[in-house]
Amino acid sequence: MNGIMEQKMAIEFNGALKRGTRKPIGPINLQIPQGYVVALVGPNGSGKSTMLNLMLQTIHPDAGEISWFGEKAKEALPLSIRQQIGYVPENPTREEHFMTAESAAKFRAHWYPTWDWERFEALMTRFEVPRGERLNRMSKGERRKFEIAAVLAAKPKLLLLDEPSSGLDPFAWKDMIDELRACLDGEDVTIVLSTHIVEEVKRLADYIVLVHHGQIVGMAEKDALFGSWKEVWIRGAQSDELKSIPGVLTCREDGPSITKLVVSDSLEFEEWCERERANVHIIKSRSLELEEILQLWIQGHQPGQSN
Ligand SMILES: Nc1ncnc2c1ncn2[C@@H]1O[C@H](COP(=O)(O)OP(=O)(O)OP(=O)(O)O)[C@@H](O)[C@H]1O
Repeated sequence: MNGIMEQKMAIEFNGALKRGTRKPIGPINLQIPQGYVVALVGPNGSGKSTMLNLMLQTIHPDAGEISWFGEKAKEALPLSIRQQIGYVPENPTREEHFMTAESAAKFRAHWYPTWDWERFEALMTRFEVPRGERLNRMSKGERRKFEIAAVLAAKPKLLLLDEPSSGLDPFAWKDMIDELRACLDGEDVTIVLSTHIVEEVKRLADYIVLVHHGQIVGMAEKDALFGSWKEVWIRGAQSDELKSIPGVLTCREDGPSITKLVVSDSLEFEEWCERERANVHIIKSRSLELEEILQLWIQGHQPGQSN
């Protein structure tokens, strides 16, 4: 996150806390830099949607503060800020259920001064959304496609997307990714999305925020996170002696005289073996999958550090 302190922030959480029925969400301290895509990831019920709702002020923090583009708002968001935010909720709101796609679009166009009809029509055609159909009669995927077309047509500065690909077929999913990427080109748009889809994180995110039990475990730059740890298989050493080597996170036997390790820096580990243990041989190594990385992160290992 080099240089993040000098960047302008789209959203800042300063100790924001929402008391829940079972457990609180927060206190959250988080800075979302303008112009980047930030993916909120974490297990079910960890607090991702609640954080998006706090960003939209559909729920208010019980403690702490949130600011938007450097402006604080204690209660309802001022219209000038709200008009810069586009939101696709996890479940569509009931207010527009009985409207057709066209009348709902007119309603939204009234709200957003930046609304772009040409863009809306092009997206509706690309996504093949039935324009004259009432929203509550659409399939889940058609409704989702309408929501995405409408949120992009509003040309917001900040896009909040709660599991945007839920219900989309693979073709529509690819279209959505292309459209989101296109809207990042040349426009100073910030996207915060909650997702369980690894491919979405890989293709879109600049930063990944891991949420667990209502807390932010950390925020990391995507490429740095994916490069943080490696799994290596070695021959010629005992698990006990390996555990004490700096940079070894986990190790377990994986067959006769073969040990499987997760290390923070595979090159450093290789050099250590050459220097200290001539009889230790690295057989193979691989990068970790996102879910394995998240598991280690949740367990308290810090990406990008020897631990
Ligand atoms: N308005 C609210 N006020 C307080 N607590 C809430 C509110 N809405 C949800 N919660 C609670 O917050 C917790 C986190 O829920 P949330 O929907 O934010 O999780 P999530 O990470 O988005 O989960 P999923 O991946 O399943 O969508 C849940 O225990 C839920 O009961």
